[in-house]
This record gives sequence, structure tokens and C-alpha cells, in this order.
Amino acid sequence: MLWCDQAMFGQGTYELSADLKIEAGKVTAVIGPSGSGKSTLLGGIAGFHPQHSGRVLWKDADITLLPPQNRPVSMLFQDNNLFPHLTVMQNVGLAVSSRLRLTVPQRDRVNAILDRVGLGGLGDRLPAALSGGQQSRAALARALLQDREIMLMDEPFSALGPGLKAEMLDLSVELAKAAGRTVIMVTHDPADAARVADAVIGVAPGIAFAPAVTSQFLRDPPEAFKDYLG
Ligand SMILES: Nc1ncnc2c1ncn2[C@@H]1O[C@H](COP(=O)(O)OP(=O)(O)OP(=O)(O)O)[C@@H](O)[C@H]1O
Repeated sequence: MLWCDQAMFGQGTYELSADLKIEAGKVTAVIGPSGSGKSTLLGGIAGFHPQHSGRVLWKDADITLLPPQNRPVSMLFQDNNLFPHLTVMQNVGLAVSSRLRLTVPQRDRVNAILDRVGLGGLGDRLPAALSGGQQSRAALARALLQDREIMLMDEPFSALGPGLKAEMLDLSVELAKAAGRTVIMVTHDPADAARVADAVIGVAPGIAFAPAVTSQFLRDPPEAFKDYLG
């Protein structure tokens, strides 16, 4: 379980309170109006933003003071964060080694994950020679290969068309679940939550609410989200 224990996350002058528990091994969607603090919540869990008070615990271990690289967290961003001058193999390989010359076993691991995300044979390409969807697949491969227990997704597929977005969401959740990951994903689209999420965290300005079962949240949303969900 990931426990935000009376946590107060900051982003500049903005503060978001989160006092909630997220079940391990499940998919939890984070929904709320623009600017309410969804990215602040993910950034706080990842350790990117300062935490003003409270604690964050993962499986009973206090990770509040750990820097991002030491947290059990990988993150998928909207812009994919691929290095333009590195090949797909090198970009994905960064998950296992900071050296660009990978060992044979490391290359085998990268090739295996590239196959799984549908990029088999494209390891020598630069990101610019991939389509938007293929770039998303490369970023997904890197996040999966990082082998961290929690995968945070901050609308990584929002720039893709609706069909491709749904396909990538399904693929990410399928592979993350197969790897036993806990997925926490920001989305603006209730249909995404209905499609893949076990639970929903509603974020209203300044506060992230405890997760609710997805079907219940969408059928009868808390007052603060009725206008937003329409
Ligand atoms: N450096 C900063 N200083 C002050 N306020 C900030 C800073 N960065 C972000 N904010 C504010 O923090 C609030 C939460 O931002 P955040 O990006 O977490 O919202 P969000 O729900 O993810 O939004 P969106 O859906 O539009 O991506 C916003 O109101 C934003 O204006």
C-alpha cells in the first residue's frame, strides 16, 4: 500500500493536501479539473516537489526523505522525455545502465522489452524517426525496464489520437499488471478510468480525496466533481 499520511505537497506557492491510501497492485486513476493539483500529487509521490508536512510510506517503509531516484517509482510523462541524440536502444537502456555501451545481457533485456511494446527491430532508430505512438512505446519500455514497483503516468498519451490513446493505455496497464506494478495515472477522461482503473482519486483545488471504487465514483461522484464530470 502507498500511504500519503497527512501529506502536504508543494509546487511553488501551491499546496495540495493528501491523506489517503492507494492499494498495491491496482490501477488508480487521478481525476479532477485543470489546475486542481493532479500533477502535484504525482510529483509529490515521486519526490519531485517539496513536501511541507506529513509522510509518504510504501509498504510500511517511510520514503518521505528519499530523493526521486531512490524511490520505488518510475514515471511516464506527456513529452516522453526521450533524449533526441540517443537511439531507442540507448534511451531504453538507460533504465538498466547509465553507460551507453550495454553488455550483451543488457541488450537482450532491452530487445525483449522492445518486442513486448511492439518496437522489435527499431532499436537503432533515433526518436525523431519514430511516430508519436512509437515514441510513447519507447518511453513505456523504459519505464517498465526500470523495474520499480510503482508506475506513475501523467497523461503520457494525451497527444495521441483517441484510438491510439486507448490502445496505449490498454498496453501500458496490461504490461504493468503483468509485472505486478501499482499504477497511478492522471487522466482528464472519465472513460479512461472506466476502462482500466480499479479506483479513482478525485482532486479538487487544494485537496486529493481518498480513492473510491471507479464505478461508484463515476455513477455518483462526490459533490466537488459533479460539474466537472457533467
Ligand atoms: N511554480 C509554481 N508556482 C505557483 N503555482 C504553481 C506552480 N506550478 C504550478 N502551480 C499551480 O499549481 C496548481 C496545480 O498544478 P498541477 O499541474 O498539479 O494541476 P493539474 O491538476 O495537474 O492541472 P492540468 O490538468 O491542467 O495538468 C495550478 O493551479 C498551478 O497554477
